[in-house]
Amino acid sequence: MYIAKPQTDEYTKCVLVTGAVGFVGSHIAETLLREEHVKVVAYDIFNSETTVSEEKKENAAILKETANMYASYGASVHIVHGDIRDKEKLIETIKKYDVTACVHVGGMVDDRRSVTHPEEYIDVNIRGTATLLDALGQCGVKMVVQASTRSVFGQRANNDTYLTETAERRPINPYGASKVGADAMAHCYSHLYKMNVTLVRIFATYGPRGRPDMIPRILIENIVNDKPIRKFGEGTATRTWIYISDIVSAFVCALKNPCNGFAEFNTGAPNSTTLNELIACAEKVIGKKATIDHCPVPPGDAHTVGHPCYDLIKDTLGWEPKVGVEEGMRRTYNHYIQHS
Ligand SMILES: O=C(O)[C@H]1O[C@H](OP(=O)(O)OP(=O)(O)OC[C@H]2O[C@@H](n3ccc(=O)[nH]c3=O)[C@H](O)[C@@H]2O)[C@H](O)[C@@H](O)[C@H]1O
Repeated sequence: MYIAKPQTDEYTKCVLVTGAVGFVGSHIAETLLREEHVKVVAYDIFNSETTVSEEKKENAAILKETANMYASYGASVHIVHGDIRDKEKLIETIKKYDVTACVHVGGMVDDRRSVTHPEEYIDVNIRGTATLLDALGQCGVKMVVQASTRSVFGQRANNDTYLTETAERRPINPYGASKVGADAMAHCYSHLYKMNVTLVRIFATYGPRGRPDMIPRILIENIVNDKPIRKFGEGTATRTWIYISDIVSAFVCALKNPCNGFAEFNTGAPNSTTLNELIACAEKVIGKKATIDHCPVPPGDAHTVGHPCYDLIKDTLGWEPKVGVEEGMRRTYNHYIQHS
């Protein structure tokens, strides 16, 4: 059961962020520097298959600039090139910087790609997570917030289903299955080392610096540049898109409110959006029609995914999403225009 301890900065003196130059990780690290003024150790492998390595370098530069801007308040960043499967490097890093907490968002992503590369997902997401948590535990770190995903639930026949934290896990691709394993490791190591480990489960997030394989970014870049959109299926697949700043606030809130032992929270938007609705939304925000290339649905792609029930995080930490899809797509488009 979740019992929040009082808000504390005891654990947030030095936060190790895994995947810190990826999409979600870079936003969390940037917010920790800008708003919490802490020391961030940005740990990342830098050469993931599912993002552009140039963009990772740019994200690292953003973290350095932000740390410089808030240095007088105590913010600092140390960029470390490292793999979460490398226990020696992890232990060396944790000791060197005197890490007090970890936000673990690093790992392999992309549901569809995982179907053709299952071994990478199992190795990084399950073995890597176990290696990281074991290293943290051995070094006496007591506070971890770890990313989970709606992909652990797979899909549901009825889109009206509300998925609570205890909903049945029915992954439909190796990515989702590997994250069920990573979630289980979180519980296991919270028990073994008496660490406070909170899972924050993300239901499809998007925003500036978003991943190139995900549809919100594809829509914006391809419509602007007159490139066709590969639309999988009829466009009736649903997602509850949640804007990145809402996800970041869930992670920061969980970090500042340590659980006693293990906790997990579903986070997400209240309304689901079909692929056709998201395409229409992008067209409205950009003011231009998309060119559609109709494609079959790839294996492992979820259709109706239900809704997250986020009552638990709302009731215990007071977290709620604030940014609707149209506003979020507008902000993402504006950022793209300003930076391209
Ligand atoms: O929440 C997560 O944990 C996961 O979110 C994301 O998965 P999904 O929710 O499936 O988002 P996304 O890929 O944008 O596809 C959305 C819709 O667009 C359709 N889609 C997608 C791409 C494309 O080129 N064409 C297309 O029609 C597609 O058919 C689908 O209907 C991450 O990929 C995953 O790594 C993980 O982070």
